[in-house]
Amino acid sequence: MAARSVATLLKRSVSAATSTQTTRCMSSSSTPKRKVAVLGAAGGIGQPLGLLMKLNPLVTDLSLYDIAGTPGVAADISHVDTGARVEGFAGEQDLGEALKGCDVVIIPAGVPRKPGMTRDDLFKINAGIVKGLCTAIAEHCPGALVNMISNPVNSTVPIAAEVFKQHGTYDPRKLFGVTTLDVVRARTFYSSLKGLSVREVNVPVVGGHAGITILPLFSQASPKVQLTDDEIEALTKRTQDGGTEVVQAKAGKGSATLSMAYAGALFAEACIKGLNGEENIQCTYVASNITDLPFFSSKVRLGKNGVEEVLGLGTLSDYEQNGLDALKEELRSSIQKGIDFVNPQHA
Ligand SMILES: NC(=O)c1ccc[n+]([C@@H]2O[C@H](COP(=O)([O-])OP(=O)(O)OC[C@H]3O[C@@H](n4cnc5c(N)ncnc54)[C@H](O)[C@@H]3O)[C@@H](O)[C@H]2O)c1
Ligand SMILES: O=C(O)C[C@H](O)C(=O)O
Repeated sequence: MAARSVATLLKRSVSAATSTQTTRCMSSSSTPKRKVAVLGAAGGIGQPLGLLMKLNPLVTDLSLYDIAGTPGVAADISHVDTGARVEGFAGEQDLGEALKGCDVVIIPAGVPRKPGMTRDDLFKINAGIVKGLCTAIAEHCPGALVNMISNPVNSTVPIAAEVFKQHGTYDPRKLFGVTTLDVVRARTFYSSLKGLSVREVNVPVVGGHAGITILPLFSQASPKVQLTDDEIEALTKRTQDGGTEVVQAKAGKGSATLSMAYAGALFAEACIKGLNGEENIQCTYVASNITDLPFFSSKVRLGKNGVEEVLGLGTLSDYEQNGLDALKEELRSSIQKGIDFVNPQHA
């Protein structure tokens, strides 16, 4: 899953940063043109994510959009000597221009948590932000792959789907909730507990992206190492509470930004690789029928059309099956909350 991409991203980023010539050659001859937009580009996630996208030689055009602050961020990132052409857009009147021709749109726009808040507490503000941005995507780049980072992801993805349905542009293969940070955390915690090389480690994480809806499947981790029940419990809990761990450590100054930018860059790269014909498998929150929930995160095969196949859950341990049973009610209600937000007449 993510293991090889991690090493590849870092290696490629370094070589891209030190060899403009090589990057330009790759962009113009061997790789297709790929335009990526970051919406919320001046924020805590948006800035490092914009930088990582600028370092990625698969990106030929980078569009940085925020309601404020983007000119400075765009000017700054544009001086990095890699191939991607950078444009900054600030203010709602520029949004259409920012989105035109995009292959991938990454959305980290919205408010982050403070200590004591749940992700669902962000719904009030972020639901409206996501609805507005997705309306613009439907109008200006309806064929783009949308990578939703804004929380609560369990609800913002259904919001996006409903907006696209209203505009007649909904293609479930092209809408993704980004849950890569959960996988990154599970890999980190598992490898460090067991003294494994993190580059060799993979752990699928399924369900959703909030509290108990985050369900890491350590029974399917590779390489397989014996875990006691207590270790499984501790690893699961730490993965589920990883976001809260960062929120508390930042003590009122927001939530995960740097690790999220890294995870977001990995997932965007996986999407672009898929579009370019390099199929790969990632865990992500998508329209799904592998459970009785309409959206669910699981392993997904990415390809030229976005989602090529939603893969099944495989064999679960009793502990994981209990976790799956326990998460469904919360996830179902978060999904419905998103649907009702766009269709209040049906609520
Ligand atoms: N999916 C995940 O795993 C994950 C991980 C970390 C954070 N998040 C979420 O990502 C979001 C952003 O977090 P952050 O730390 O970057 O917050 P931030 O406050 O630092 O940045 C958010 C940015 O969004 C911009 N913004 C607000 N409304 C906008 C609009 N209508 N159009 C464009 N831009 C707009 C703001 O101006 C700001 O620059 C939060 O909702 C957070 O909970 C998700
Ligand atoms: O925890 C948060 O509020 C941000 C994000 O969803 C995370 O998992 O770090």
